[in-house]
Amino acid sequence: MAQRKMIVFPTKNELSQAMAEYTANLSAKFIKEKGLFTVVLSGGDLIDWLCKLVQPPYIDSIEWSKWHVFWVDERVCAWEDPDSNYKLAMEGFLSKVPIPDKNIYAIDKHWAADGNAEHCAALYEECLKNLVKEKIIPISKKTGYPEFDLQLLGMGPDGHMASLFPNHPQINEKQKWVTHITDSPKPPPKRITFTLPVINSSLYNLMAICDKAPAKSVAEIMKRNNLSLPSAHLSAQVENVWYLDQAAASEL
Ligand SMILES: O=C(O)[C@H](O)[C@@H](O)[C@H](O)[C@H](O)COP(=O)(O)O
Repeated sequence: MAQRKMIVFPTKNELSQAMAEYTANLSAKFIKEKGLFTVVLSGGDLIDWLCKLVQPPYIDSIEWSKWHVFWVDERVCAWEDPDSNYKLAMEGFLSKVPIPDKNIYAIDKHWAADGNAEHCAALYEECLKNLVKEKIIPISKKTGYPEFDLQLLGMGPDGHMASLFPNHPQINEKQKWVTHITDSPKPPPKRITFTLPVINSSLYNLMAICDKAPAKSVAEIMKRNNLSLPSAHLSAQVENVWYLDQAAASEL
C-alpha cells in the first residue's frame, strides 16, 4: 500500500491548480492505457477547488467522453435538494464538460428522494457490480475490491472522509462495497458511502484539505497517525497524496 505523501501549497488557488493538473495527467494516462478513466468525487468544498478543470487548458485537452464519474459518498435526498452532492457536482463541474450522461453514476433518484438509505446503498453497490461485468471497473487482483483510477476526497474538521465518521461502525465494514448511515454527525443524517476497503483499493487517492477548521485533525494524522480519525486510514494502491493549503497545515 502506498505511503502518505503531503504537499503544502501557499494558497487554495495553487492547490486547485495542482489538483487540476494531477487529474488531467491521470486522465491522459488511463485513457491512453485502457480507453477510459474512472473518477470518484466527494462533496463539500472539493467541487469548488475543481474549478480549474473547467478552464483552459484542461477544458479543451481532457477527453471528457471517456470519463466515468462516481461518488464516494452521497446524501440521501432528492437530486434537486441543496444537500445533494450530485446537484453540487452537476452545477459546479459536470454540467460544464461533455461527459455522456450515461457515464455519470448518481445515487438512485427515486429511492434517494424517498429517503431510504439502506436501499440506496444496495442499489449503488449493484450498479458497481454491473459495471464490473461490463468491464468498466476492474476488480483489483491485489485487494479483491473494485479498483477506481482516481478518487478526489475531502476531510471534515472531525477527521471524517467520505461518510466514514469517528466513533461510527461504518469504518469497520469489510463485506459490503457501499454502506449507509442514518445518524451522520454532519447533516444531513442519511447518507451512503463507499466502505474503507473500496476507498483504499483505488489506484490514486488525492485528499484535498483547506482552511483552519481541519488543521488539528491534519496534525493528529500527520504527527501521531491517530487512527481514531477515519482519514488516517486512507491508503491507495499506487499513490496516496494529500494536498493542503497553509491554513490546513498550520498545526504541523
Ligand atoms: O458529503 C459530504 O459531506 C462529503 O463528501 C464529505 O465527505 C466531505 O468530503 C468532507 O466532509 C469535507 O467537506 P468540506 O469540504 O465541506 O469540509
